[in-house]
Formats: sequence, structure tokens, C-alpha cells
Amino acid sequence: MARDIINGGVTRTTGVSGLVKAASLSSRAYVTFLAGNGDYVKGVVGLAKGLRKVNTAYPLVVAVLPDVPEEHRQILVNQGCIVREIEPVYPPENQTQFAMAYYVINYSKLRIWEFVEYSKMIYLDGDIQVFDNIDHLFDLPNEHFYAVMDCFCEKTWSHTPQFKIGYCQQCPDKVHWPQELGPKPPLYFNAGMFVYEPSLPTYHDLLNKLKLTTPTSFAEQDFLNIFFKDIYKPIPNNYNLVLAMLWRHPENVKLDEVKVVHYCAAGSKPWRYTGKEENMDREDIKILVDKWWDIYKDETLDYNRGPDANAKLTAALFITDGGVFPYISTPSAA
Ligand SMILES: O=c1ccn([C@@H]2O[C@H](COP(=O)(O)OP(=O)(O)O)[C@@H](O)[C@H]2O)c(=O)[nH]1
Ligand SMILES: OC[C@H]1O[C@H](O[C@@H]2[C@@H](O)[C@H](O)[C@@H](O)[C@H](O)[C@@H]2O)[C@H](O)[C@@H](O)[C@H]1O
Ligand SMILES: [Mn+2]
Repeated sequence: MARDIINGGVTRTTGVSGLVKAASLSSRAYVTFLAGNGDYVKGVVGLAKGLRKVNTAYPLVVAVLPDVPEEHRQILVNQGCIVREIEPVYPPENQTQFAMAYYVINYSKLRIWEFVEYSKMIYLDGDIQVFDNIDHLFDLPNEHFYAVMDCFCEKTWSHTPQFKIGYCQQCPDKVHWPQELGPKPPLYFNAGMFVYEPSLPTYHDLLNKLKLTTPTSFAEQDFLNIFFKDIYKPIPNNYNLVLAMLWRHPENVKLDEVKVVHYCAAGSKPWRYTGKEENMDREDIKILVDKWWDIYKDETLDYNRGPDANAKLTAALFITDGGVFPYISTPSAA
């Protein structure tokens, strides 16, 4: 029985083919993470609308910590998101100074490996926007962990040997890794976006290994880099533009080809943007922040309120095991 979650009514089943298609489609989803009762919910609303604008075939799951208020959860459901509450994950007792104090909550991202009703997921931070359809990433071969390489040049990296000698994997020929420092560090990804396969064995392995791993500056991002180092496969920067690349490695950025923007540089969160922090007065930053706001404010992108809302078919599907019913809103009828 399909249930139309837009109006909460019970509608006619959309037919076997629709359900089979929905079932196969619904084994894939985007997922993001939301904590607290602050303004990151705006980031997630923007992300939900951005994914809708690029006509993704897949839903957006939002893993929320218990401290996310009901009002914020309702906002997300009204934007067509699938809201899943998760329990926090804390790192072992430690004296670590995280690069940002709040990074300690980011370990809770690890819960998304438990979402095994999906065979493949793409994780996106709430401060990310998708400007081109990236559904094709779901077709990447399984058994790997796909993400974009990070950059070590911001002062948030000043505690590391890479930063101290001016080495960055984004320009490995500029400053070579010196023999005396031992083997070159393995490729390191930004954990704001990645393609992965939920798996209970991997989930339990992650949590068990976390208990034995001393926390470090970039919290769960460092931990995920250690855990997945043997199966990590870099994907092009276009799939997660870490904004610092614009001034650290402009030669590696073709802005008109960028598909995903990660507003992670200090002062770049669009919903808090003032333009006052370092680099935030750059024209390219202003353009990217405006592009985020254009989507956030676009009411035609609101869920089931777009111009072709009636033409859109929405197949809601119960998955009996957990009562989870992801919805599939197919792009407007041709
Ligand atoms: O108060 C917070 C801080 C972080 N986050 C989530 O955790 C992710 C990682 O934090 P952030 O993006 O701020 O880290 P950055 O990529 O800027 O280092 C965010 O994108 C949000 O999805 C959140 O929901 N509430
Ligand atoms: O908790 C650790 C965080 O580490 C990462 O953010 C950092 C890191 O990428 C640095 O390399 C950048 O210099 C910095 O700007 C950026 O904020 C992830 O984006 C975020 O989701 C989260 O995992
Ligand atoms: Mn981020």
C-alpha cells in the first residue's frame, strides 16, 4: 500500500512497476547530518531544495541528534526529507584540542553506516550545496570509499608536518615530501562529502575501532581517513569544492565545472555570511553565497509547491521491516 505522505492520506498503490521502480530507486539515498537547535537547519533546507532543483531521483535522509527540536524536524519533513533520529557517538575520553570545539559532535556521523535499508548513499554536510545532478556517482563500483582530496594549506592545519613544510597533496610537486619525515602520508579526503555503502559489520567495526583511536584535530574526518585508507578512491574536486581551494590552489579549480560547493571556510556559511572574515570579500565567494541564497529563497523549489507539483508523481513506499517509508518524487512528468 503506497501512502501519499504529502497530504498524509492513503492513496491508491502506484502499481507494481511503480513500486518495483521505487523499491530499486529507494535503495539509494543522499544523507546529511543535523545536530543542535541552531541555524544549520537552514543549510539542510538549502541542500534539500538544491537536490530538488537538479532533479535527483533519490531522497534526502537527515540523521538528526536528539537535540534537534520537533519544529526543525517538521520543517525538514515539509521539505520532503526523511528524518531519522540517531544517538550521539562520542570519541574516547581525550584532551584533544579539535580544530573547532564543536567537531566533537561530528563523530555522530558514523551512525549513517547503520542505514542498511539503503545499498548506497552519498553523504553531504549540511553546509554543502549541489548545483549539478550527481546521481551518476551512485553507479561507481562498490567496495570503495569515494571522496574529494582535502587541502592542507589553511591555518587550521598549522599543527601538522604537512603545513609546516608547505606540502599539500593538491600540488605534490611544489614541495616534495622529504625522506627524513618517513613515508608520504596516504591521500587524505575531506569528509564533508563521500560515496559509501551502509553495512552493519562496517558500522560495528567503526565504533569498536573508534574506542581504540586517540582523537585528533579533525575529529571524525581524521578517523574516517584512517579507517578507509585502503579502499579510499579520490574523485575530482568538482564534487566537493572546499572553498579554500579558490585561494590556495586556483589552478585546480574551474568554477564553471564545479558541481558541489562546500561552504567550510571560516565565515562562508551562507546563512551567517557577513563578508567580514578573511577571503570572504572575494567576488567568487560572493557569487557562490548568492547562488546558495537564490536556491534557499526559491519558493518554486519548496516540496510539493513547485509549478508542476500536481504533475509530479510521488510514490511513497513502506518498507515493512522498520516502518520506514522513503518517498520517491519523480521529476515532473515529461
Ligand atoms: O552545530 C552544528 C555543527 C555541525 N553540524 C553538522 O555537522 C556538519 C559538519 O560541520 P561543519 O560543516 O560546520 O564542519 P566544516 O565542514 O565547516 O569543517 C555540518 O555540515 C552539519 O551537517 C550541525 O548540524 N550542527
Ligand atoms: O569534524 C571535522 C570536519 O572536518 C572537515 O572540515 C574541515 C577540514 O576539511 C579542513 O581540511 C578544512 O581546512 C576546514 O576548512 C574544514 O572545515 C569536514 O568538512 C567536516 O565535515 C568535518 O568532518
Ligand atoms: Mn562542512
